[in-house]
Amino acid sequence: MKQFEVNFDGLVGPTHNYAGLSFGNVASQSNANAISSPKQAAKQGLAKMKALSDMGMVQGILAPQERPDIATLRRLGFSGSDASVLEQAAKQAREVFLACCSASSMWTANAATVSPSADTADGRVHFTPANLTNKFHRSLEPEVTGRILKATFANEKYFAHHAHLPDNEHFGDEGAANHTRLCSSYGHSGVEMFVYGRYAFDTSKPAPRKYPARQTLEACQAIARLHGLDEDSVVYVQQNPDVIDQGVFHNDVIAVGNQNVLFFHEQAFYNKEDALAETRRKFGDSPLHFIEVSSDAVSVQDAVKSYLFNTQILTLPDGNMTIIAPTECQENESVYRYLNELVTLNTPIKSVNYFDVKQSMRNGGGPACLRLRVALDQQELDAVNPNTLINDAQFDRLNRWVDKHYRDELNEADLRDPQLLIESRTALDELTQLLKLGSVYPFQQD
Ligand SMILES: NCCC[C@H](NC(=O)CCC(=O)O)C(=O)O
Repeated sequence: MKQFEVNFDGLVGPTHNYAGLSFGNVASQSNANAISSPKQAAKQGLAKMKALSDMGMVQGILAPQERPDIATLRRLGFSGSDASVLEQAAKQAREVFLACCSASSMWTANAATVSPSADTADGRVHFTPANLTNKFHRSLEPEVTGRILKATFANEKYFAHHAHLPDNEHFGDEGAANHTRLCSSYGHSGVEMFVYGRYAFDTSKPAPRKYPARQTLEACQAIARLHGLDEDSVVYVQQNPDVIDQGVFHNDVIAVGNQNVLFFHEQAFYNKEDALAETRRKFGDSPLHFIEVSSDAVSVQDAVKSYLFNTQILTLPDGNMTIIAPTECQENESVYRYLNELVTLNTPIKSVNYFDVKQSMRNGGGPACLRLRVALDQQELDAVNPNTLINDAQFDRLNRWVDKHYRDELNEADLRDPQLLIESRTALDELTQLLKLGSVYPFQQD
């Protein structure tokens, strides 16, 4: 049976803005209060999706969330009309208000962890939404993310949906941004690599000192249990605490894998030799390529600036791999030099394609952050809600939808505008019809 790896990209929501909400994420912090363009952001994302679909990839889309999040603001004690909830929150609790306006669900690498059917005990594709407990604005996402995933992957025969892990830092979980699956082909059982930043219950273990480690080992273990993974096919690897302190807030800022390729920076992992040896042993006899980038070739700082590792590695229909990189990688001298050399080496990666996703990059989200990978066989693909898959017609409809509803510019004052809330809800209501998702948003359930 044919096998696919489908990328489900997050559609950027109408309130995309720069609020400096992510301590430890250098781009988010340094662009706080910059003026954003939701329209441009959504279009940059759609253009990447269309380009991948034109390369012969199956490309999906995940709907954004309802923001401003009035339901959360009410839960926190703001009351009256929706407009008055917004106004009071903006006046009395600016940080809370900004967190409730974030379009951060666009980074669907953090939507969930996904285990393909070839790896799971019951032969279904398993999804666990990430609880994202480390950042308040992101912790608002998992419930609606779960609903959107259920509406996208609706058939219980093929898809199993779990609740997100307990909402507590002990089980801090950031989803696929800290999870890579290595395999010889998408349909064969693979090795699932879980990367954690710290231990929840043992404070004697190494941990970063400056910036938070968002993911715990205990969260990774819980996901592996929920998904029914075989321990012989799972590796738990600790992220190097020193690189977290240099701005590597997720593993996908310093490592990325696809099929039998793991592409990573020399300093990515703590106890690297053991981790790689265990991965090789569990992977078995077929060829496995470790492409390790030395600090001499590319510094951690340049990796963080350019997002060299927040790239997508795709297997094209002709069997060759290509890298989908942000244009920041072209603009960084050492990274550009490295990528030009990489395609001449004897690895499966033969080309690089650059994309302008600057609106997302300014908040610390590169091409890899913008997508959730779901490996599917033909029957499973046929069971996916077809309206969430990109083809020329759906691409045109979504572009027109963005043109109709999105603003060209947003600043903090605009977020207080009750009209933006109305625009956002009107847009999302129409989107749920375009994608045939049903009523997934709180405002649709009142
Ligand atoms: N995988 C990429 C995630 C980027 C995301 N940025 C943000 O939420 C920034 C939002 C702001 O600062 O407005 C984060 O840090 O989780």
